[in-house]
Amino acid sequence: MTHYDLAVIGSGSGNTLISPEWADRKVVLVDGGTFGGTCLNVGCIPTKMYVYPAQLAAAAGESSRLGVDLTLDRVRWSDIRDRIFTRIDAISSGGRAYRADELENVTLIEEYVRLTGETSFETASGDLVTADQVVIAAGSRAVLPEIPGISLPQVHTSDTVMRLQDRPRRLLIVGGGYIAAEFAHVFGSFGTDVTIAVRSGGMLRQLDETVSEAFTEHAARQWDLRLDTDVTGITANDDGSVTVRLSGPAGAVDLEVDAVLMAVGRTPNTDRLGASDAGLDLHDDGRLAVDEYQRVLRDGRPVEGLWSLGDVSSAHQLKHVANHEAKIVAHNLLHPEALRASDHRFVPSAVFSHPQAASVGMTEEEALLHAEASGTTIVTAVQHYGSTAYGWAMEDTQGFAKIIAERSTGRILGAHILGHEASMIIQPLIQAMSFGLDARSMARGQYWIHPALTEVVENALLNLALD
Ligand SMILES: Cc1cc2nc3c(=O)[nH]c(=O)nc-3n(C[C@H](O)[C@H](O)[C@H](O)COP(=O)(O)OP(=O)(O)OC[C@H]3O[C@@H](n4cnc5c(N)ncnc54)[C@H](O)[C@@H]3O)c2cc1C
Ligand SMILES: NC(=O)c1ccc[n+]([C@@H]2O[C@H](COP(=O)([O-])OP(=O)(O)OC[C@H]3O[C@@H](n4cnc5c(N)ncnc54)[C@H](O)[C@@H]3O)[C@@H](O)[C@H]2O)c1
Repeated sequence: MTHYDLAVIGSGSGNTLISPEWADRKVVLVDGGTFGGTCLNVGCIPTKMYVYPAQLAAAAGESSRLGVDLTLDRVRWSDIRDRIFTRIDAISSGGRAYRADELENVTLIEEYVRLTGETSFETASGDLVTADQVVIAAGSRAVLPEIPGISLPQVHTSDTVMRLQDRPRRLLIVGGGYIAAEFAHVFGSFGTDVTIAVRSGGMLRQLDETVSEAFTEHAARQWDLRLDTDVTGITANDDGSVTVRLSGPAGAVDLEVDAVLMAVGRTPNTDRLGASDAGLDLHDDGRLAVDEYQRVLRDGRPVEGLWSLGDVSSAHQLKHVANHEAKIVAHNLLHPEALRASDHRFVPSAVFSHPQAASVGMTEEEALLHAEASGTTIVTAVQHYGSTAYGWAMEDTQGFAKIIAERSTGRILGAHILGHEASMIIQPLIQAMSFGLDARSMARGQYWIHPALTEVVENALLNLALD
């Protein structure tokens, strides 16, 4: 048995906790997977490194209506893949070497572990570790539904699809969320025939309904979108392809593809950690229950010396949320007398698809419930990119910004943008909501650069029918 001052389980966002303040204490960092976790190795970073070249490839199909005839000669999949992972793998191995070899006070255990108590765990090879303080930052993993054929090598998750030897000619994506939308854009723009099977009646259904409906329409124009459709089985064919049995509005249909990407959500890694056996409180979706200081709960009360952050305990499976929670835990570990609370009031997110979707705050549906509960009235404005000068320049026909505010105070409750660079255009609204700037002050109290695309936000704010 070895005892440490601090043990961190998970080298994703957990890795950032080992700051110089711990230099004179014994620390252990544990990770059974690839050093650096999801975002770096198989998540945000490589996906966006694919999305950018996908945007370039897509431009060829879109520019002729502006009078610029581009042709796409070729997409060199293996060159793109190798460029991305040469860069990423070096960052992962450099980070690993720093923790494993360069810091005398830090031990790196490269094994999966299971909790044996509140602040103790056992490694896969049987070593027992105890610590004064333990941080669980064990993330989440892709869900694989129990379907016949799910273990075939042609069936992928986001963990493996980016490293394929060759770009598939035909790809079925199962799911209608973030990962489905982003990979449909990547593979579709590169020339793959993309089919998407969505169990429900639309894509990105967790977003505001106006955005979800518009995105679903754009998706149906770009890809072979099958709504209200389940996958019931996958069988291998002699030529290396697979036949997928789909069950949808037209009954059972067989689809032949070269690869399948399962994108049906991610589950927190609490089961593999044995969190329930250790008596820790879990939400219905399997994530650890924590209080506002990121302390793990047992029977509703914080466990002394046990903390958690990121996907394993967060309602938001987003890297910027994991990073925020890591900063809170980093402070609280060192300042038990002055704990800081995490702030989940205005968590934004963006889907880097085609078009992009970005969102912060309440959907219209949530705002209506809020209005009913608080006795207030809400107002909504939808401003199309095509109504601004920059939108004319782009000949844009799809983009819009939707803003929801409280009528009497102008308090911005939610903002939802679909279209070119939505992930950037939304940032001033995130800032306004975070710092309590009301819609009227935000619209009138500053210059808006003309004719930048941000005028779509300015005009949406001005069009809110406030008191
Ligand atoms: C394809 C994809 C694209 C994404 N794109 C974005 C994006 O654009 N923007 C965004 O904000 N978010 C994005 N995300 C989500 C983001 O990647 C995650 O929210 C974030 O990485 C979670 O960080 P974490 O530190 O909680 O967990 P992780 O980074 O997953 O780290 C957890 C680590 O714990 C290790 N581990 C797990 N169990 C054990 C155990 N029992 N013992 C030892 N080690 C263990 C794992 O091996 C892993 O390395 C994306 C996710 C995916 C899959
Ligand atoms: N840009 C980003 O920030 C980004 C990008 C990718 C992933 N992520 C994070 O990763 C998480 C996981 O992404 P995701 O796309 O896998 O999940 P998701 O929750 O966004 O979407 C899952 C989809 O699968 C469907 N589904 C669920 N179970 C199913 C089943 N058994 N059969 C068929 N369909 C089923 C759901 O209805 C939904 O359409 C996201 O929630 C997000 O937090 C973020």
